[in-house]
Amino acid sequence: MERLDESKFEQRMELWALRIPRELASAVTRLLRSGYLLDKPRIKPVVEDPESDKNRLVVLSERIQKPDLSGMPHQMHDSLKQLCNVDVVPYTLTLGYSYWSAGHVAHLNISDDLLAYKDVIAKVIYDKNYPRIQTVVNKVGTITNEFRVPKFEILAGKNDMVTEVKQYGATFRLDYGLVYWNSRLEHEHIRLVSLFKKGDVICDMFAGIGPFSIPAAQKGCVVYANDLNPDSVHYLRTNAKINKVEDYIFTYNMDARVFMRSLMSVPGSETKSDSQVAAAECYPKGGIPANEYSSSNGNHNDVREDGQNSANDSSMASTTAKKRQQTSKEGEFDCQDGDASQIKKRNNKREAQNRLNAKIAEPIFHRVRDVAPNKAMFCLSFKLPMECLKEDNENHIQSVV
Ligand SMILES: C[S@@+](CC[C@H](N)C(=O)[O-])C[C@H]1O[C@@H](n2cnc3c(N)ncnc32)[C@H](O)[C@@H]1O
Repeated sequence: MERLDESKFEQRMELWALRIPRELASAVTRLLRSGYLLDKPRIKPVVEDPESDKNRLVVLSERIQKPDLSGMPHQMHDSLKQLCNVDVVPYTLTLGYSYWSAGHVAHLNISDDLLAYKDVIAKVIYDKNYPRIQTVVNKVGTITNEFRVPKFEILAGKNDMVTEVKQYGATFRLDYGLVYWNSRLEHEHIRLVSLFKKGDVICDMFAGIGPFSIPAAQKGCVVYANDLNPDSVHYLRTNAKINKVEDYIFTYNMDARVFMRSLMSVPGSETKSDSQVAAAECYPKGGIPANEYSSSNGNHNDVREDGQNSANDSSMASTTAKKRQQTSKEGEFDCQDGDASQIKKRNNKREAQNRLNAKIAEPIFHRVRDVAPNKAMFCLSFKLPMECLKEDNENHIQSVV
């Protein structure tokens, strides 16, 4: 029988910590509490200093990326300097096998040879981890829907998949059975958000429940966040409220192509402080395509390509699914070895160039993670070339986004 390699679940986080006299620990944590202190379930942000028991290490949140604390508001930095001598040291946090779960839900992918024991496995996990784990689910089949939501069977505990998780100092509420969520993308969420600066305008076409958009808004970016899944958009809005960043996020429930076309047709559109502002108010007259609708739940900024008011409409889903089959699947590509990976990179860059009908300069290719033994997830970053914004290229842009 194959043995479980627990090290495969490990995730190392390279963080920064403040080395402070131990008697100042409460004052410093109070000061940093508004999002700059490490905030992870079951992980203490104040730890012993291996070098001296007179000191403590106060671990900072992932949003502090540099030892000069440049990601921290000036006022907070000044108050810190008044409290103590600011000594910033690197701190590695390893989250191991036992750490991973989404809130109270333990998500299993039981392989075929163990399916006969699934109820026993689930019961042991449930009994040993209750009350932290209250629902044990198993993924059934492969994901075929475009919302990227797996089907689950509940093996133990209550039939409740609504839960809360923490990432990047933000809280995310979600229904595991209705929306896409992958705790193991945390590193990628953090990596990308760390590249954003306050005041940047971020356009998140496939936002899900907001793991990029919410932290970006917390950083002071203005975010246009869209997803085709109405349940994801519901939780995106809920999470904007929970994290008090509604004023920085405009949410949309559209096909990404329509979303991009709408945004790009209104280059000077002004941001409003209310993310629930009607689309008609957000866009100057004539700027929004004729497909705008006002949904029954009052979320007027939901716009659909076909003018219907349900994003679950099957005709819409199948059209998009067909289009998507022509391109890569959510950035996941089969990859056998290093050479194959290089070829895939080149091919995918070429594919993006063909579809944009413009040359991509300075692409950055980055391997996000291995999704399965022969499947890796990549991220290709590039600046949108000016040529692709020209009118005769409009059709190409539509098919890329
Ligand atoms: C792999 S998930 C990523 C979500 C999020 N960025 C995250 O990291 O959790 C892809 C998301 O794209 C959405 N999606 C799929 N097709 C779409 C389309 N045509 N337009 C807009 N969103 C779409 C899905 O509903 C899903 O939430």
